[in-house]
Amino acid sequence: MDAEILAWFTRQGGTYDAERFGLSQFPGQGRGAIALTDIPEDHTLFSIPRDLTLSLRTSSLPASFGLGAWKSGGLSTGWAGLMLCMMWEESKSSESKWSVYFQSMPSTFSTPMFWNEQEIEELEGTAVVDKIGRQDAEKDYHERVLPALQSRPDLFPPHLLDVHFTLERYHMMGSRILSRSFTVENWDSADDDEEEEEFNEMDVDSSPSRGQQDQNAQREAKDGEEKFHDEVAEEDEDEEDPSDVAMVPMADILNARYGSENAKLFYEKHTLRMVSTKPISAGEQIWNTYGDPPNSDLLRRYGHVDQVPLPQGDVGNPADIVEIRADLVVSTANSQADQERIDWWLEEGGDDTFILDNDFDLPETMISLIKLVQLPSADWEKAKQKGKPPKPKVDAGVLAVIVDVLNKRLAQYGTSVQEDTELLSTRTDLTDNHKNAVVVRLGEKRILSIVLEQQQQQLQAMQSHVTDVKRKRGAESSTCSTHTAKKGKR
Ligand SMILES: C[S@@+](CC[C@H](N)C(=O)[O-])C[C@H]1O[C@@H](n2cnc3c(N)ncnc32)[C@H](O)[C@@H]1O
Repeated sequence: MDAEILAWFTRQGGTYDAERFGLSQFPGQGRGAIALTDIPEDHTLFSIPRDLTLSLRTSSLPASFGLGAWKSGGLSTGWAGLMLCMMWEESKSSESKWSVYFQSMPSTFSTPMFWNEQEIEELEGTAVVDKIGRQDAEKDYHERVLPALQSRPDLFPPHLLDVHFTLERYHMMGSRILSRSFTVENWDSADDDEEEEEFNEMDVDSSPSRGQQDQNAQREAKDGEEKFHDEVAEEDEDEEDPSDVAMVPMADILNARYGSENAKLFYEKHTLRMVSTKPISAGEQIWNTYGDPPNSDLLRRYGHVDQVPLPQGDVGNPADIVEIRADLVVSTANSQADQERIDWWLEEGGDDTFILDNDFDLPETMISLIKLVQLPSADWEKAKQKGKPPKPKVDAGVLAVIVDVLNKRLAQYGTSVQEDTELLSTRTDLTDNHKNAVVVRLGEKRILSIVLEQQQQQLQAMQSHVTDVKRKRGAESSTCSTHTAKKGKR
């Protein structure tokens, strides 16, 4: 397949440095890219014509379907439209210019979307469980895709429906987008003077940066076709423009690992260019970046986890995080917390989830919320009037709540740190899915345990300081009363 995909890529106008850039299989990672000889920094590995990317802008389906019907059928928001385009392009076999590309892509995935119930139970307590999104995808398929398929037998011949347009294939396309797509914005004519612009990493799941959003807002359609596609995707500046989500052949062959990036995609007016960002030695893997997400996100989107040496010893993903829901914090801080304060907190833009990461610092907003739900009524009225939540000042009372929250959060996992560490070191028979689930939950629990230990120590120090002060005061007052007594005696 490697030779076929490279030959197809060249036929379609792509170019690559055949002397230096090659494809290879990497154990546990599938296909990837390899340096055939030493590659200097800033060297172009390959170039992809923009029209070889596959998106709502380049597939002819939206135009054939008609703008009005595309929009009224709900295909202009989210990924449903692109997933339908991909199923349609693949159904056209060799009539689609991407047919060889489709053949080269995986059709099975190790993401939790395809795990059985027992496997998903292994993820209990992690940030993955609530984000798998299978039900939402199936709702989209039934409400948006099926009606479209049924409305246009000329585009979707009935005898092909059970082959290329099934729910199963819809999930497959969704997983291909999740693990392989890039955000490819239209070329802005204002950028014409610039030689090149760095292209954001492969990461369609996160919102575009503020700068990108501003660019989107300023962007004007340049010709009729682009205008059509800009209209096809419903404009909402806060949301990713579905027309920007693109499959990028060749660029999506690069694997990624935390902190290993040595190549990056740059975009230009007519092409996207993969360029080395460091010297790469012959035989080394050529790595892109997926934005160094935590293992929970890596597993959910890409189906693998990163394990590199951690500063505190052992291996794991330095980008791991733990999510703590605000409702756990509120119920721990004050089980009688009044709803008005919580509504106010959320209306003022307060977080509904707090994040702990490998800095092990407590989020100040979490401290502020604890104080808010414990404020005496008069102070709450003042805070409301000022429109300011309480200052995130830690005292022994707050620390005791935090310790309680962390203990409760740890108890949400089905296993302990010790049990997971033992599982990974002693059980050689774990399936890949089971092992990945253990790595994700262990990474989260390690952060929680470290933060818990730090907070417990701080609480103890504060409590013993208070005891010391009290003892000192007690000693002083007893000296004082002896003195007084003595005085009185006189
Ligand atoms: C963009 S594709 C890269 C090409 C892919 N390896 C292939 O065979 O087509 C992303 C997928 O590659 C695999 N992958 C990438 N980096 C990996 C890594 N560090 N460890 C394990 N698998 C990895 C995962 O399956 C991921 O979903």
